[in-house]
Amino acid sequence: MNHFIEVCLDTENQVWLMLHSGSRNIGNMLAQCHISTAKELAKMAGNKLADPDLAYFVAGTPEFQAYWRDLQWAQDYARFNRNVMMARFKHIIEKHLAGGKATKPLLEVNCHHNYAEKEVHFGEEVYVTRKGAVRAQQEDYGIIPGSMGAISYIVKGKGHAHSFCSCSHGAGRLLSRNKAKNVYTLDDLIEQTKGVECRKDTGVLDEIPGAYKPIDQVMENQSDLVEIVATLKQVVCVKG
Ligand SMILES: Nc1nc2c(ncn2[C@@H]2O[C@H](COP(=O)(O)O)[C@@H](O)[C@H]2O)c(=O)[nH]1
Ligand SMILES: [Mn+2]
Repeated sequence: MNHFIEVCLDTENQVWLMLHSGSRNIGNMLAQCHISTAKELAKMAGNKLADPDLAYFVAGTPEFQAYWRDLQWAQDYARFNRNVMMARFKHIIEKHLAGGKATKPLLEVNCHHNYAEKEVHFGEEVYVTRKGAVRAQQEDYGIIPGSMGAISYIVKGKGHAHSFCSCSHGAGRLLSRNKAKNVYTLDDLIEQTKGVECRKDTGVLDEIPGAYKPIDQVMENQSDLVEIVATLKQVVCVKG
């Protein structure tokens, strides 16, 4: 899991506080419990699945309802966590950069990623799972981070029907964690994070910017899904 907080500047030198975090594994643990139940159910029903990992629940059954309830709980927990972390982060920034005075954000964006939601698409109520994606309905604000050395974007959704009103939740990996550690050196990490106050040791070599796809290309490829509202560059990045 990759969690981070950043102090960023936009192209007008306005300060943005960004954080990326989810349910901190509890959502995953709950999912594993429900996946085991789905596998057992498939076995008991004698369902021949192409792969055991394709085990599923049928909407409306008690098992589905229990899964859905836990999923919603994990999402609420993740949002609450982000709110708490952001409040503390803001307080620290106010203390050190604003002479202790409370500041008022011009824009607040808090979006889920890796989650599921019940929505209407093409006239039908459906369950949409966004894995590595965020919602980009018209007027939805979203955050698309690049890497610990690249630009990140604040976006507004265009409500593109054929993407089920979604966009990417980041640049995405170009290299696996292991590959990145084999390909790059500590000197590369220092070079690629020049100007960013962040960890510069082999413990974060798998997070080197070169391990991620070029964010500008990713944004160009999804220009029909979102419009760019702000372009951010981090000055501080703390990995959790
Ligand atoms: N601004 C930063 N962006 C980062 C950092 N580490 C990763 N990323 C980008 O975020 C997405 C989402 O991360 P994930 O771990 O949930 O997949 C990822 O695809 C990268 O593009 C960072 O330290 N700062
Ligand atoms: Mn994530």
